[in-house]
Amino acid sequence: MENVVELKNVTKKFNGFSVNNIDFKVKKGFVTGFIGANGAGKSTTIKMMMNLLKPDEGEVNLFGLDYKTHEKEIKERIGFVYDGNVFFEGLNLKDIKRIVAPAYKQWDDQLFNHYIEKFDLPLNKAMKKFSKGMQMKASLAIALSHHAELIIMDEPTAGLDPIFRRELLDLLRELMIDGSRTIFFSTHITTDLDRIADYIAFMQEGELVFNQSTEEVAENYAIVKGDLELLDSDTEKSFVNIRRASTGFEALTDNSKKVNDIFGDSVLIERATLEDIMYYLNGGINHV
Ligand SMILES: Nc1ncnc2c1ncn2[C@@H]1O[C@H](COP(=O)(O)OP(=O)(O)OP(=O)(O)O)[C@@H](O)[C@H]1O
Repeated sequence: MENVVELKNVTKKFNGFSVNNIDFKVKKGFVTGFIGANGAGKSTTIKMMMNLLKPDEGEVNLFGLDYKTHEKEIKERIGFVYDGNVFFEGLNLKDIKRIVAPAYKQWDDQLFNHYIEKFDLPLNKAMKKFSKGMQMKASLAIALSHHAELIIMDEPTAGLDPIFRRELLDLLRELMIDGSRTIFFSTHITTDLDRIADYIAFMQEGELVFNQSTEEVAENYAIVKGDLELLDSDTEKSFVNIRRASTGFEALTDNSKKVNDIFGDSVLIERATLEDIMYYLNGGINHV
């Protein structure tokens, strides 16, 4: 399967925080959702994908090309959507188009007008007067108007109302139909991913915990509930985190099949949501 993004052993160190040794591939033709707690390193990783930040070590390749020799070509093929207004605030969409369009060989005026109409965006109103949803739409319209093959978005649905969020997800799904596009986006709203993601990449404290298809995540991860006496130093190894209470234990496993083999019917095995996985893996647990 072709990869549009490849990070090889990428490390970036800040004072007090680092993104460590990330090996990571984004598959062409799919939607990958990027999750992780606040400060996990998602934006830092996205910035390295966009060459807005240089890694201290490792390699970043997009479309099999590196930024050192192919920056312009890579940027032509990416649409980057931020959570916020990245454009000069006093400008309107007409001005912005005038500035942005010449930068892209593949800029398509007709497509731009199509999205402006579809998103119901005013061309003559200053962007600073746009609502957050309108800003997101404008940013997306620009990204789409140069026929970007890869759309990278940093928290595109943050701060959007539920209706617009769903419309945006529907639109992203529509964009995926022809199979040539790839979408990579970070989010804290894990239910958005249930609607749209094919792959989930999960980052925690600067490390990539997994990058799996949604089917694999559903197959591997589970919440397990049972009596405390079932736990001993051996059986506990089946779990990534255990929460004990006087009434029994609740634990997360990343190997649901193994738990089934070991415990059989003596435990209750339930589907783990992405929120469950994030919660347990972030150690937000009170061991009782
Ligand atoms: N330029 C920088 N200099 C120093 N520290 C930085 C810099 N950029 C980010 N950090 C730190 O790196 C850590 C990870 O930040 P990052 O924005 O990548 O996380 P995130 O997963 O995107 O978080 P959120 O979900 O809250 O947006 C944070 O502790 C942040 O303070």
